[in-house]
Amino acid sequence: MKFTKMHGLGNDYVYVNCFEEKIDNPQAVARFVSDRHFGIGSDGLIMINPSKTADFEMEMYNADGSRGEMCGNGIRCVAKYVYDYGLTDKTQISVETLGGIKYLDLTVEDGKVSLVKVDMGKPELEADLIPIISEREQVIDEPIEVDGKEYHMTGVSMGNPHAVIYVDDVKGLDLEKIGPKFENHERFPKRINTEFVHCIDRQTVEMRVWERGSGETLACGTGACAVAVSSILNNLTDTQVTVKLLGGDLQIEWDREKDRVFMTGPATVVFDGVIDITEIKE
Ligand SMILES: N[C@H](CCC[C@H](N)C(=O)O)C(=O)O
Repeated sequence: MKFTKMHGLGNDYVYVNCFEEKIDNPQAVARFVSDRHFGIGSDGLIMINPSKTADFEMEMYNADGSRGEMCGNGIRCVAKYVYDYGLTDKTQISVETLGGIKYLDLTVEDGKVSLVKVDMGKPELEADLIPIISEREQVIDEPIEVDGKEYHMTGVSMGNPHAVIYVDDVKGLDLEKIGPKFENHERFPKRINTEFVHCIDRQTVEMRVWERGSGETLACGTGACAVAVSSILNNLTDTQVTVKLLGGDLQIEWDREKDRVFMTGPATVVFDGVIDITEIKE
């Protein structure tokens, strides 16, 4: 199977052009290619498929083989792939995802995509739709206990579920310890992506993320959007936010009038390769 290794700010996936390749067991293939010792090494697998309702379809799997509804860093890389590898010559494209159809603007320099602006759509705040089990309709600054410690979370869905937690010291967090406790907490029926955030000023935040199905990643596009929406809702930032992640910065804007979130950031090709997946069982 031919693949292309790409990343968005270090959030790396194995991309497969399924106009040419066929994957019958994507969950097992995702687990295999994601293994950083016995496979290629990635945060998951992203398949680029034909679509009946958009220019392309993005089908995304986490490193544990679970399917994610949406992937912000991933969809920017899909845009770069389809333009740089000649599947389209358009600089405005649409991509079907389980989180709805997304619309992207591609910036091209010397014939290659260097930056992508994504209309990430409407953030969902209703607890039932994120989903988060709560007594309230929306989860804003709501207590949650993990490991005997009380945190305050704000729930946002960007097609996939997020819990945003504000802390004073992001760098010092033992994410390996508390990340899985949030991910698998009983209040999250579909598990959750958890972002830990420190606000630097009204235009800038720094964050780390423990992703559902992949663990800590260097960046999370949907997570950065959830953080910006949460920070605006909690009156901690203005509506345009620079989100500083371990892998770099994303520019996020929540247009409150349109109620749509816009994410702008880079996409990078690392290498092309071929791997035998015929022996993968499951
Ligand atoms: N890294 C992705 C998010 C993956 C989300 C996935 N972990 C899930 O929702 O299961 C991003 O850039 O938005």
